[in-house]
Amino acid sequence: MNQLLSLPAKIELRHVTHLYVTTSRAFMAVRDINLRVEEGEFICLVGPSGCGKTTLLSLIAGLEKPTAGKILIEGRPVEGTSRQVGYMLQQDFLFNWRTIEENIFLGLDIQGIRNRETEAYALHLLEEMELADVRKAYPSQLSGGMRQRVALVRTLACQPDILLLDEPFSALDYQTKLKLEDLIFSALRRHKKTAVLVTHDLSESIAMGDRVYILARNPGRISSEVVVPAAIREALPFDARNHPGFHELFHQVWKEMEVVSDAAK
Ligand SMILES: Nc1ncnc2c1ncn2[C@@H]1O[C@H](COP(=O)(O)OP(=O)(O)OP(=O)(O)O)[C@@H](O)[C@H]1O
Repeated sequence: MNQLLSLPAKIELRHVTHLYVTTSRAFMAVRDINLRVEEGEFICLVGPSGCGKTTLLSLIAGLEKPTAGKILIEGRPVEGTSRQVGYMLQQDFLFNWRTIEENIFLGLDIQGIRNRETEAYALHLLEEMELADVRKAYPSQLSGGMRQRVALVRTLACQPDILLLDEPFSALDYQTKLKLEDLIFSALRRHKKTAVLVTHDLSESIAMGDRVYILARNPGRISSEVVVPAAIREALPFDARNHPGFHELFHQVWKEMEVVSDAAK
């Protein structure tokens, strides 16, 4: 038997269904989702608006409890939030009255892990993200791309194994977004993180992911999976876009998206 299959996955969703219940209605956001993400893998979720991408991240993060099914991290059921899972959003949520360094240390304070060692690690990450020069600056003095890098450092400083990324580049201009994709991709590989990225940008999903899941909606479900070939997967996202096989893959994902978008009309 394949040794990998006998080990618990880093993240596993088994027959996960989730309903949002309000006083007036119960809405099925996702139905019967099965997903396995191995340690160190980078997977992407794409699909039309409302297909349940963010819901899946909230469930993995332990912010929501699934109505049915199981979510396991390293074989253990998710019961609420944990430091093992970091969550990064489109908005950076930096406090404007605190310096960059203080914003990052605040993350350590909240997790109750601030000490000389974790502070030194956070400062090392700031250097890696080319932010050492601005550690005493305030968020308002930084560009959008720099602020997102700070948000990533704040998340990584708490040393999660798993990173959940919800459209972290979507508010940035195109050039900044491409640069940041490379920087974040390299950092996650270097630190051997497992990542799940939600994006509306199909080319980003192929350039960054090992696998791309296309979701359909009403209810949210996995429609198809596209495995990115090693040659594209191993290249930096910017270079991956120039790979000869990239466009074919893009068309494949595009067509799958058309199928799920048409079905939702
Ligand atoms: N807290 C909530 N209460 C009720 N319904 C919700 C709640 N959160 C999400 N939904 C509904 O669940 C469905 C899935 O939402 P979700 O945000 O997960 O989709 P998404 O694929 O991330 O969408 P988008 O691409 O627009 O961000 C949507 O129809 C949404 O309106």
